[in-house]
Amino acid sequence: MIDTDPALFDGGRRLPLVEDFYTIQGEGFHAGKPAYFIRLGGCDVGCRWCDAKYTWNPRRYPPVDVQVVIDRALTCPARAIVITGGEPLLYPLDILTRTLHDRGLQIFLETSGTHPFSGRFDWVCLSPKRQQPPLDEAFRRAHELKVIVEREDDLQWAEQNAARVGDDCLLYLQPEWSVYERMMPLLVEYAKAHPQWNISIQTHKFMHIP
Ligand SMILES: C[S@@+](CC[C@H](N)C(=O)[O-])C[C@H]1O[C@@H](n2cnc3c(N)ncnc32)[C@H](O)[C@@H]1O
Ligand SMILES: Nc1nc2[nH]cc(C(=O)O)c2c(=O)[nH]1
Ligand code: SF4
Ligand SMILES: [Mg+2]
Repeated sequence: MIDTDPALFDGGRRLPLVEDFYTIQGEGFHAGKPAYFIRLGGCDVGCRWCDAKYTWNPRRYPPVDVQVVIDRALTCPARAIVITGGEPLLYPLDILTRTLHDRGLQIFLETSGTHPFSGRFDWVCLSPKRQQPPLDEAFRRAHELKVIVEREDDLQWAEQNAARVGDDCLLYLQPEWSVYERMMPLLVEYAKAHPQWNISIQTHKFMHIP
């Protein structure tokens, strides 16, 4: 269990920041868009292939004043902010997201959907995980469903999740990075046969950017 003691985060006035950086959104619908990333520490979902394992232990990332993070983001020319982690919904995100939104920025969320929502988002990317499936609320809130495919039977898992999102939610299959070469032909054939699905690849890894 992750310690999300409200006193520690003072209603979102402090957050366990791992890193913040300006890059290009590599994945999903907004791929290719310059965006300022805010990555929060702490996740208990435990994906074997997680490419952000260094974020899992929130004790490594003592809470920082949210205003410091906001001020840094506002010095950047980006028009979009991606809030990711770790699992960002572990924390109260109202102050962070509303302040940045009120300054005219688009706020995007990357989440496993395993915790209740807080905050105000212009775009929600839900990436469901078998071992800890999303809450109902996350399916309702998702603009984009991005299922990571590591093996062929993840396609069935993808369909189970697609059956739970709203009609307007975009559907993406994203190959797990270490099996990219092996999974890609299968994903391409699947999307061609089931054109409600789109392909997302982690383009930032090919661009060698964060
Ligand atoms: C590191 S997670 C952080 C946000 C949240 N915990 C989640 O899983 O959505 C960001 C995105 O990277 C994806 N991801 C993580 N490791 C990956 C890998 N090895 N290959 C492909 N996608 C990966 C996740 O599924 C998620 O969509
Ligand atoms: N460039 C870039 N795009 C991303 N899209 C989602 C990411 C994430 O880790 O949440 C990510 C990331 O880590 N880097
Ligand atoms: S839910 Fe996200 S951050 Fe957590 S282990 Fe899985 S991919 Fe990593
Ligand atoms: Mg990433």
